[in-house]
Amino acid sequence: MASHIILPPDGDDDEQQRREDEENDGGGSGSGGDGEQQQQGGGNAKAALPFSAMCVRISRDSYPNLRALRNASHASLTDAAYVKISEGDFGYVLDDVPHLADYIPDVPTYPNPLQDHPAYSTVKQYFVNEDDTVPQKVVVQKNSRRGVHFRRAGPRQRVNFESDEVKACIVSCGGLCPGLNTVIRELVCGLAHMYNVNNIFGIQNGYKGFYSSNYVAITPKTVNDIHKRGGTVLGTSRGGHDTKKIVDNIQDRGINQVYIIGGDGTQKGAYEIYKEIRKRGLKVAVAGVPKTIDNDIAIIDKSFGFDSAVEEAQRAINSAHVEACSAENGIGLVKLMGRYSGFIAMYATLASRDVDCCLIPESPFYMDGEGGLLQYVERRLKENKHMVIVVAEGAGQDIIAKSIPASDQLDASGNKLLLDIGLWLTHKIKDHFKSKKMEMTIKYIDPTYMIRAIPSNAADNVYCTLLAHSAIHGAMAGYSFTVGMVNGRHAYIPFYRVTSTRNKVKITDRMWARLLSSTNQPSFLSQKDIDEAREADRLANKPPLPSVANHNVARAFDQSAATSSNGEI
Ligand SMILES: Nc1ncnc2c1ncn2[C@@H]1O[C@H](COP(=O)(O)OP(=O)(O)O)[C@@H](O)[C@H]1O
Ligand SMILES: O=P(O)(O)OC[C@H]1O[C@](O)(COP(=O)(O)O)[C@@H](O)[C@@H]1O
Ligand SMILES: [Mg+2]
Repeated sequence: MASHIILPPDGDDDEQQRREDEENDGGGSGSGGDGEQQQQGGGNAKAALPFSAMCVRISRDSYPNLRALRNASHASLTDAAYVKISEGDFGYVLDDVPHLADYIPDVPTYPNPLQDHPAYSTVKQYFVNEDDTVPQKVVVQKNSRRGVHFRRAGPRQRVNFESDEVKACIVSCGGLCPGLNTVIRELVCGLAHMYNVNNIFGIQNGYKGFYSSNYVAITPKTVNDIHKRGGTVLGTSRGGHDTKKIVDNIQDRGINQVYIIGGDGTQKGAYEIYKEIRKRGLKVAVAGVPKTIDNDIAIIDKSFGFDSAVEEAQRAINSAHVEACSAENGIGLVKLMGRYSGFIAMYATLASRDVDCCLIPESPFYMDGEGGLLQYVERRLKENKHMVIVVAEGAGQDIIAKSIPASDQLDASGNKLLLDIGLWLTHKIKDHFKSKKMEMTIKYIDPTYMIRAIPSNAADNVYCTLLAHSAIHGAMAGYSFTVGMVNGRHAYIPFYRVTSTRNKVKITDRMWARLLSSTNQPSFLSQKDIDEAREADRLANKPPLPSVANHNVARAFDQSAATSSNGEI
């Protein structure tokens, strides 16, 4: 994807500096405590200013670099005037999200109705400082540069929508995940109770519902107890993303806030919708709430529902353990979700302590010969008389493909359909012991849909609530983004950052080492595998930056790319 850096047009240097000076005089920056209330310089006051003023403050020192960046990226203006990167002091880089004022020059601003809200108005420092940002990397050294930052989520002093002007819609797409209903509930209740918005519609059955079903009016009353149920009351689906038809419907129905709950595919779709909305110059904010049971969305710490799913997976692992322990040479094999990322399997294994071997897509393994899986299973049974194996659904696809011709079938969203690794392993292990004439029994448990069809647990419910609220605050303030927790703080992340890479378990990091040491399984890795994994980690974390000669910005991204994967401790 080509990218463009939004910068002040040529000749605006003096104007930029004048605004910087004004902001500094007004005390609009430099406070930054949690929940800091900022009386001056709210972002939406800026929204009424010309396009150039929407850029964050840029120090004089770094400005020449930004000019170079602009010139370098002019060649690729077509696909996005959507990437907004700006620099500050000491290697600070803001990877900002787009705002309505980027393409609607005179978009009006209004005082945030929360300031008159009986619950919130008493909260000291409720509004976030417009300059607050969240660092992508929190582990630093004495001489580190400040690195890449994202705009902090939260309520702004001024908003870009009046309450009775808002017509919001909510859609959920992709596979199920615990907490979907909680997010829907809190979006509806948050809009109604915090911002007095009463025009809220549900889109049924995913993206295709924008153009193939009626929109359903939803109110706090109709969603009151949905958080106690699994699934999504709106329905969901794969496929059916027709950008033009979707935006035609948004436009025709006068929708101006679109809340999109879904995984990596869904966020790609949200980005396409945003780009089309912007091309048409519509006053519509697009807020993505990342949903992924696989925890495969980049940048964010953890997806909602993940903890609930890991907790539920314990029940399957416990059953596998009971079955294994109760038989002579018993093996319990549990398959868990994880198409490309083995987080559920890894965390469920670490939590359980009963698992002897965990197989994930990121870590190659082999069956036969010295150091292979079958040899390990044999040894473990001889030592312990029972064994529990957890396998992520995406693991070992390359080895199955060698014995079963891969079908290359895709689901409606274009995701590759996987071969059943659990069933395949069951047969392989059985055959192996049969050939060795060794008595054993294997019980294969596939709780795939059971771990994602449950309601979210208490911690996930709170997380879902905060995500929904952050999404609402951002949309009301005119931003378009994917919301997420980054190093424990809520942030607005550009769509391009969450869709350009996938979060994966880093087998070269400490968490995977902890797992190996807890299960005592062999790593199955050759030096070549390790080298390839290191290189893949390096490349996967590199965002598709504009091919620019801006050394400072490139260094900041490189430095953040060296950050550990999400949830890494
Ligand atoms: N590259 C893409 N561009 C636009 N829409 C997409 C893209 N990939 C997936 N989608 C749409 O997003 C929705 C959900 O995608 P899917 O991959 O099934 O689930 P998830 O969002 O959970 O990853 C589907 O409606 C699909 O058509
Ligand atoms: O049978 P379905 O509905 O396609 O779901 C299976 C897939 O859903 C997932 O749980 C999550 O996928 P998404 O996050 O892309 O929806 C995968 O782990 C799994 O392969
Ligand atoms: Mg997905």
